Amino acid sequence: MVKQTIQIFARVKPTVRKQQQGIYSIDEDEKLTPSLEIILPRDLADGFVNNKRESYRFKFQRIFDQDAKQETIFENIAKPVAESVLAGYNGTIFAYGQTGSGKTFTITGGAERYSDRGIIPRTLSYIFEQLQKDSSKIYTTHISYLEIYNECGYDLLDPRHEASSLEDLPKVTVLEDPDQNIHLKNLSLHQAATEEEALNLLFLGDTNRMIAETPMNQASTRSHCIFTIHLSSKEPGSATVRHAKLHLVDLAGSERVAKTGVGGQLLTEAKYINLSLHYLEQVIIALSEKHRSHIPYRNSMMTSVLRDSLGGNCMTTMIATLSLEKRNIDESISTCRFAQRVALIKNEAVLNEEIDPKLMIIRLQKEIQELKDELAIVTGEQRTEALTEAELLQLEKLITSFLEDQDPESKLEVGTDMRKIHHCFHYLKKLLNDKKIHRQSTAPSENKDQNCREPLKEEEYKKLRDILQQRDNEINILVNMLKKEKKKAQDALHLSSVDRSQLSHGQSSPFPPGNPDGPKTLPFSASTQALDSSTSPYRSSLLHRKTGMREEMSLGRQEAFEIFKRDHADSVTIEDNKQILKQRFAEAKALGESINEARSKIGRLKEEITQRHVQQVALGISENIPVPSMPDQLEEKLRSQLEEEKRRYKTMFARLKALKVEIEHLQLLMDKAKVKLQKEFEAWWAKEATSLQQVNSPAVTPSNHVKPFPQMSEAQHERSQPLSNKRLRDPGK
Ligand SMILES: Nc1ncnc2c1ncn2[C@@H]1O[C@H](COP(=O)(O)OP(=O)(O)OP(=O)(O)O)[C@@H](O)[C@H]1O
Repeated sequence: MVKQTIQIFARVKPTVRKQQQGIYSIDEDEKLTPSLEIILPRDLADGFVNNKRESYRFKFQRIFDQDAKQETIFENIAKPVAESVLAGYNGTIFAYGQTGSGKTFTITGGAERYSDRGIIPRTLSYIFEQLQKDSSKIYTTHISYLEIYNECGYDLLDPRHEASSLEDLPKVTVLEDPDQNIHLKNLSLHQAATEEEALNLLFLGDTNRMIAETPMNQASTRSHCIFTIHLSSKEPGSATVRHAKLHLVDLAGSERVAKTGVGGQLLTEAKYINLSLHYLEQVIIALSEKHRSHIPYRNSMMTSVLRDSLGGNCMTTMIATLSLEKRNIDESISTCRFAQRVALIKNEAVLNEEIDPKLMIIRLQKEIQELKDELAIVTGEQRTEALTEAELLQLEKLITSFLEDQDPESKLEVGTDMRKIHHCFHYLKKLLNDKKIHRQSTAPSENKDQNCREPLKEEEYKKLRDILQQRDNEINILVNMLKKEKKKAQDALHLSSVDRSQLSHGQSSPFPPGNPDGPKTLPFSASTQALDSSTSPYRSSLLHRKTGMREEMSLGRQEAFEIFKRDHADSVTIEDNKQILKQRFAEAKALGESINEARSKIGRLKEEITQRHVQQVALGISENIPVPSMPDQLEEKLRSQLEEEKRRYKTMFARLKALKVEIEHLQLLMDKAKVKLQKEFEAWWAKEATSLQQVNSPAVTPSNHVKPFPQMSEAQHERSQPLSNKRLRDPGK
């Protein structure tokens, strides 16, 4: 609760300086309360000319002289009240003064300049600015605008009326409930979510106020206008709502009837104006007297409406508007006196909190439910009746908002009722399944696979890791095996290179350079070269093309291939053929050498025969004897040797030809065997690789898994018999 007297401020309207000279002075000593001194000119005191100078001093919270800007007025008078309203207290600012003293200018403002905006638009702007800044509460703002004329209330915000006279507007009446709360019937409340909306309402009300002019005087307002901002605030989730009202009141002119100089209808109006203000004064006098129990609020509509603002639950501020000219001295003094009485009124502002009945019902229902649930747990009794449609719907709403809540710590609170807990789980399961089905039907196949694999990932990963470990072991074992075998293979390689070098020697010697009878060509040179695949690029590439073997096989794979070859069922046949080939090569080599010798011998014999014949001819010429028609014995002998040598040569040559065919055939068989071997090796390698890649293959231990090569077959045993017992065979068959 905030106890406070009504704050009073004075504002002097700017007028021609000359008219105000010597009439008033403002004392604004910072230590003392500011005071306004109104000096009564000698010629006017009590309406009589006298020589006694009289002055009246009035204290105010603050006095704003003629040059005070609208902004200064707002900052010092309206802003603190607006802050109280934002905090949840009621507030009222009312302007009191004679006609033309600047009440409307102060409360609403002038229309000429933007800077002339008065308290209402500036307060609206400030309040909405503050509401935007504060996100801790939910605020609701409503506006009402009431005009009271001749004790009748009119709703200035009725949008259906284009009022031509005040009577066209809906009439507002005051109702009082048994708790003495005032209700204004027919006064519309308009929600304003933004400053702009609120300003539009102000504009609408002012337009209606302007159009529905009172008949007495177009230039002055003879009615009271109350612009009210209704502000409600609530913390999210709370059932407690705060209500605060801010009345911004532009009272009618306070001049006395006697001075208006009007009669008839206008006199009636003037009386009413004064009567209304008279009742206001009565209320204020009553409130300022300590022991008065009855306050005559009900005497006028205006005091009824402003009941809270005057001595009640409100922080109230009065602005006394003064037009300090000589002719207005009396009215100014009257206004100041009124203000002094108002300053005595104590108000007690309290926070207007109430529990929203709807929210309260919901809260109580929840509490009852929780208590029922707790009771069920304590007694061990669970409710068995089916949940109602409404309960199911509410649960599903709860689940939806829980799932949508971005806060990771949000809770799904359904109480302890097992029926509800079960329903929540079922509903969540259904949502999950629906989502899965939706994903499967919409996701691309690749993603689908990924999604399927997703839940298995962990388990799968572990399996793969185990298999990888096993494969590592296998590879290690294989590498060791290969290392051991490598030596053997190198030995074999060395042996075969020796054979090759022997063969390459045979290139030049075993085969004759040509038929001694024919042109001196080397008929088998190309073929003999072709016998050594290692030196023949053609054969090598041919072989690679046939086998599909890549020129550059990795070392490990080469080693594996060597072992594969060695343990293959056909390896004996290949080895046998290799040995036969070696023999044939050796035979061909020896034969070649013999053929070479025979060829040389034939050449020598031919030479000797020729020489012998030449000698015989030369001897006959020198001895003048005729050349013998028959060769002599030596020549005969030489010729016989030559023929023999030729026969031997032919035989050897024929054998060499046969050997060549045999060797070519052998090599063909070996090529075929190698192709077959290579293919089988590739197939085996691929199979091994596949088995390594198979993630779901059963765990394989090195001991039962490492059977890399086929076992030796019976045929292999048969073929591994000594070479002499064997015939050449085609391993490809
Ligand atoms: N402080 C001020 N600065 C400039 N102009 C002012 C000021 N106060 C009042 N006026 C001007 O004086 C004229 C009368 O002022 P206003 O209408 O506000 O008086 P009022 O007290 O509301 O009169 P009524 O009781 O007839 O409504 C207006 O034209 C207004 O613009």
